[in-house]
Amino acid sequence: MQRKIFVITGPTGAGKTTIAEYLQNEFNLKKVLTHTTRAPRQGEINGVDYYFENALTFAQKHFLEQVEYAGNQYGSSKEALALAWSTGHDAVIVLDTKGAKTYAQQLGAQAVIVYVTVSNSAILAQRLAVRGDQPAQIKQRLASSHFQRDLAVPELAGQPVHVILNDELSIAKAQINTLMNARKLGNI
Ligand SMILES: Nc1nc2c(ncn2[C@@H]2O[C@H](COP(=O)(O)OP(=O)(O)O)[C@@H](O)[C@H]2O)c(=O)[nH]1
Ligand SMILES: Nc1ncnc2c1ncn2[C@@H]1O[C@H](COP(=O)(O)OP(=O)(O)O)[C@@H](O)[C@H]1O
Repeated sequence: MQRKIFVITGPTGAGKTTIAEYLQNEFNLKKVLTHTTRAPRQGEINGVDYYFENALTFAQKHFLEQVEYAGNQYGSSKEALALAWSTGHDAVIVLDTKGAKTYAQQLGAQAVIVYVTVSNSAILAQRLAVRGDQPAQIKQRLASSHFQRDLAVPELAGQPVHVILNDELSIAKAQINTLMNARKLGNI
């Protein structure tokens, strides 16, 4: 069976990282770490959550795509993707919707696009606060055009987007289980 990469996208705070961790822990998907110049949050570890870079080291990578988000650089490198593929397992990556579109264009059906969302975007600010994000950063992030863009399901030419509603984590996980069952049966 051809290996797939599950691209987890959606607005900030929707639960993309949480869903990606579930896919890693329950379905043994290998995470493709991306690179960022943003400072690590409390508890984040270099080489586990991201490759944390400075402007100089960031410029030295070979990116499949890169974006600026809330004043920081983010990019997914060809090196990190190759590392995940080399394990022989399906891979998972967390991207904004622009990055998800690029992956869909570049990898076609090999990229499974999963859009994580909530029914009321007011929940997102609360989640970011609970996560420990600074109030000024939350304000800046939610005011950004990136955030507005990521609130909408990305439109992909001819490719499905699997929408996961993450109001309740147990229900979101059940939706992921259904998706992975379809994957196991070779239906995606
Ligand atoms: N296009 C793209 N987006 C990325 C990359 N790495 C992370 N992102 C996205 O950048 C946004 C900001 O990430 P982060 O600062 O970790 O905050 P988050 O929104 O809470 O996950 C999120 O939508 C991430 O999914 C990347 O390499 N490329
Ligand atoms: N269904 C949920 N209900 C309540 N809190 C959640 C839910 N899913 C995730 N969270 C929490 O919300 C915060 C944001 O989740 P996270 O996975 O970091 O989102 P993202 O990667 O999309 O920014 C985290 O503290 C996470 O533990």
